[in-house]
Amino acid sequence: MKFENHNVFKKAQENMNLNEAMADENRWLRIHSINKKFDSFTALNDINLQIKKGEFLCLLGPSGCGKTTLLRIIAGLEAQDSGGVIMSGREIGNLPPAKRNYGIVFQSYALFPNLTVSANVGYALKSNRVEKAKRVSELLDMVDLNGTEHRYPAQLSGGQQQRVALARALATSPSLLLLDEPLSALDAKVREKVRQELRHLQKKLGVTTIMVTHDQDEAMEIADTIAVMSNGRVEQVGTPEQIYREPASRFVAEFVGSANWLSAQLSSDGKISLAGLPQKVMNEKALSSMVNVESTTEVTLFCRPENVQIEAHWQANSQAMMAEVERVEFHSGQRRACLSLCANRAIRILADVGPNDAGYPLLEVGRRVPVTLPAHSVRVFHGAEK
Ligand SMILES: Nc1ncnc2c1ncn2[C@@H]1O[C@H](COP(=O)(O)OP(=O)(O)OP(=O)(O)O)[C@@H](O)[C@H]1O
Repeated sequence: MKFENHNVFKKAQENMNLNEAMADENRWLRIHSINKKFDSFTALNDINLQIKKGEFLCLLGPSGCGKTTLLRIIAGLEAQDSGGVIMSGREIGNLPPAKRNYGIVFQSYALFPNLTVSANVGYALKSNRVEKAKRVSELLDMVDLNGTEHRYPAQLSGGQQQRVALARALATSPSLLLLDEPLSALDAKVREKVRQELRHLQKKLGVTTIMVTHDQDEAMEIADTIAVMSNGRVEQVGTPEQIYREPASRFVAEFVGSANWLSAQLSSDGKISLAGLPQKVMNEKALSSMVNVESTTEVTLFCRPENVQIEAHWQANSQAMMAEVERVEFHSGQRRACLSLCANRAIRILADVGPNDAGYPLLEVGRRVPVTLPAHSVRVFHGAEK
């Protein structure tokens, strides 16, 4: 009996250790309650984030929202007023930069112009000459820059210089890679290529990465997780798909992708109508806090153009609304139609329709078509459309 108890205890302990280890992996880097003011201006307001080991996190937001300040605080290049940074269970928020074990890449590359590519990449390596040369060659191989060892930064293209900066940041095999708008100085084509290479390399090395960007497409393509920031706060943390499909606030919905914003009414009994036509929404729970039992409330419906459905046929018992096609444009293999609701011509809806969708052949200017806003893709926000 005693022996059995011992085994049960041991098993429970093992499970507990496993759970703890998993919890630790899930919050390998913890940013807790970071606040930062520049004089009386609040640049960061109570920032809390958890980053998994090996995760690629993008800090996304408009200019001035505090992304770079947060990255610099994590790097120890700026001091927070309060709060801290815990890496793998250890508080590093007050350590000098050199003790924090990260590599960093800046927008401006920040290469030493008077040093060769090799010397730039090997700059932080403390090993002997032979080992250093071996490691530099390995790193240049990794970023596909073999053969450029003896060149100077000015003799390289922007994309190549940024790859040198990346190799230099990874030279000491840091646990954390910090990237401050590393691609924004590159032209569109090179940028896309380097973006894919960066993503590939990050996954291959499994290095936990935080990248600052104001480019939503870039964040969507490259990140495992996006933290959307606005005015020194984190508005939402989620996968690219969550951020896109289930924006937590109007700010997030507007910042990421294009959308329809439609003025609608919420009646005192909790029903939504658009131009008098009943609608269903995905975030129904939010309705209870918006209902005014004494009168109708103005609300705004949000729906992405690719979720708007053009039906092939009108069905009397459906939720479809009749709309007239006002304009059709051809866009990345799809048709983008601007539709005006027959029940209220001032309400216009954008619909992106692919060639395999039933409504595709119906999209001719002047034609009337049945349109549905599927409940699973419509979110309601408080207040009238601006
Ligand atoms: N050293 C400083 N002294 C005073 N104000 C600062 C300082 N550094 C940043 N700020 C201010 O803090 C705010 C946040 O700046 P930050 O550089 O973090 O924004 P950002 O989101 O990275 O913007 P961008 O994308 O334009 O770089 C800005 O309003 C900026 O002017």
